[in-house]
Amino acid sequence: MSEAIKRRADRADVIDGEAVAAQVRETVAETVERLQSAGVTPGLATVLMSDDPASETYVRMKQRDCADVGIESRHVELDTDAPQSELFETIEELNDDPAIDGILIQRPLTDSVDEPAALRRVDPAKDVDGFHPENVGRLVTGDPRFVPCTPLGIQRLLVEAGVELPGADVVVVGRSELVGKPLANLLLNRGDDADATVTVCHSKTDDLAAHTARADVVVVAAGVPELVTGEMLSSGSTVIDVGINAVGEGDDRKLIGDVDYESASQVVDAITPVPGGVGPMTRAMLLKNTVQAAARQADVELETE
Ligand SMILES: Nc1nc(=O)c2c([nH]1)NC[C@@H]1CN(c3ccc(C(=O)N[C@@H](CCC(=O)O)C(=O)O)cc3)C=[N+]21
Repeated sequence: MSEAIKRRADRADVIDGEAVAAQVRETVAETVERLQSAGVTPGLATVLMSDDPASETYVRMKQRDCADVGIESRHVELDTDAPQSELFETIEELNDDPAIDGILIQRPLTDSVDEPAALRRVDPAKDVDGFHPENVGRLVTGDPRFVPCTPLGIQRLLVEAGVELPGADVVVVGRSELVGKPLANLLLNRGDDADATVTVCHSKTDDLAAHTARADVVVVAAGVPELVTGEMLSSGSTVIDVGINAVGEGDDRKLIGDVDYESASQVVDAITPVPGGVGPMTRAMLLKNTVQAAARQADVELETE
């Protein structure tokens, strides 16, 4: 089993997302070297149009990740009171720029712009977030190109944790376009790391606990702090916590997940921590999608793992 799984007596194993993300970054860095010897330097553009301090932090982390693996990054920051047309023009310029292989429009965008319209303007060949309807459609029809980074990261964590996905009962809690829906499609598709039986639960689901308690895998991406507790889970299951909820102020400020970690880890087989679980994997998969975008646009063949 992977060394990213920390075994503990009488409690759930901890799936170390930082460790798996480091493995992904290493592979990406090797791919970047291969691309560079073919004369290609992958480039990622990040676009921020928001005053949200968390978004600024995430974008900075993504730039640092790029630097770590040899991807060039360019950052465009727009005033929140700039007209929508300025955002659209920025996207067009990045679409046309041969030095840019991937474009990430940091969400959420400021309220005054039409976010779906902006995401539709990103060239699907540079859509490393996998949010463009063409890429969403490809995933749903079983012919994926760019798959959203968080679902990709979750799939990789499940594989590392030794979960046998074909035939597994997977319960996804949350139906967002970013996580719940694309993850359900990814794990439902045919394939060795998929072929699961997927149930998607949400805020209107009757008796959530009845679903989570019978699952082999529970993925919680509901945006509700500590929604899922140990008494809603069963032994033998694997829990992936996608929540990142900031609670407390000042020195007491900390991140908690959508799962009550304490009670859950007394019941289940394996669990991801928050922080240090899904978050680092989301960022790692962005790098992976970016080198794939670069290779495809330069027509370089990659033997992918
Ligand atoms: N176009 C777009 N693509 C995204 O992928 C996207 C986005 N917009 N908007 C916001 C969400 C959120 N997101 C995170 C990624 C990594 C961490 C992460 O690395 N978190 C660390 C902790 C970070 C901390 O300390 O705050 C962890 O969980 O260990 C968190 C959040 C990407 N998102």
